[in-house]
Amino acid sequence: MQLINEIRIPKRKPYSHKGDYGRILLIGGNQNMGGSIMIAARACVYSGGGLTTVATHHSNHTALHSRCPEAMVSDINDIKRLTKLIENADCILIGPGLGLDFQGNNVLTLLFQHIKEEQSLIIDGDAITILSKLKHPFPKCNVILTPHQIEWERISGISIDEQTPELNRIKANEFRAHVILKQHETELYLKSGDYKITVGDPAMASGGMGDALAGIIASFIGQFDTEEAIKQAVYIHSLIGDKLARDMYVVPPSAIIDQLPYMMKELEEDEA
Ligand SMILES: NC(=O)C1=CN([C@@H]2O[C@H](COP(=O)(O)OP(=O)(O)OC[C@H]3O[C@@H](n4cnc5c(N)ncnc54)[C@H](O)[C@@H]3O)[C@@H](O)[C@H]2O)[C@@H](O)CC1
Ligand SMILES: Nc1ncnc2c1ncn2[C@@H]1O[C@H](COP(=O)(O)OP(=O)(O)O)[C@@H](O)[C@H]1O
Ligand SMILES: [Mg+2]
Repeated sequence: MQLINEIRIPKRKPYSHKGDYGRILLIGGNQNMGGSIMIAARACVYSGGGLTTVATHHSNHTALHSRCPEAMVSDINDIKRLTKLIENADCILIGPGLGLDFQGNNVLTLLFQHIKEEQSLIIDGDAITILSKLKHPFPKCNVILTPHQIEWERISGISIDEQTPELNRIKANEFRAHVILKQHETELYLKSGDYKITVGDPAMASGGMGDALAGIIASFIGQFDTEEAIKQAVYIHSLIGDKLARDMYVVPPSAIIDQLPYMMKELEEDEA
């Protein structure tokens, strides 16, 4: 397992525009868990995503506009519009607060029918749990799975105490996906190899922390090369968590999100 113990963020080129930094679609947030997709949306915007659109239950639209006016909103049940959004996105995140009911299943199936080979798809939260039951084969695109250990147990069939690097690697290859196995010292099973981080603090163990990470990964994939993007996102998310945990007993996901632009500036490379 290679350690990731530093990352750099590329300096932006002067003659660039928001389209250069990714058209990102976030799908999730049923009527009970709208907060999760709002956390992902703020994380996406505050980590530099170019254009962020959120497909979520209509009951979340007003709250999302007030919490994250930078994100555009669509009704998760407006199939026609959602299909268009799926076709036009560079990177799609599905899962945070999606719910496990027919709505979640229908949206996941629609997404799998329309996503194209050149697009990137991050599968998180309830979308992982639904897939564990549906046993749908993954679409032929750039798939990134972001399970915590229980979600990984569900979809891989490997119980938590058996989740060794060897067995995890076999499963990641079988899925032909990048796998981010979230825990204390998160592990990354990428196409180029196996990595882990040694930053991160138990003060991060609170609901919404993974939703925030999913939003950062989506925005970074919209901006940078996939494997670098994943390493940078996982590392910066926990680096900020570590830093804030020096003064905070618990680090709310929103506190991490607010620090993203500053930490990215601190880690910015010199040359443009
Ligand atoms: N504000 C919101 O709307 C939130 C919505 N959430 C959504 O809730 C849905 C279910 O996700 P959950 O992860 O809560 O529930 P899961 O049904 O996946 O189960 C996770 C539960 O298992 C327990 N557990 C035991 N060992 C664990 C380990 N090693 N790692 C993680 N959990 C472990 C925890 O108590 C946790 O509540 C997801 O779609 C998620 O995005 C959560 O992110 C929490 C915040
Ligand atoms: N003890 C810990 N030390 C460091 N990071 C942790 C710890 N516990 C949880 N985390 C981090 O918090 C996040 C939890 O993800 P997840 O369970 O999906 O959260 P949620 O679904 O509630 O948003 C992961 O990024 C994980 O690495
Ligand atoms: Mg989660």
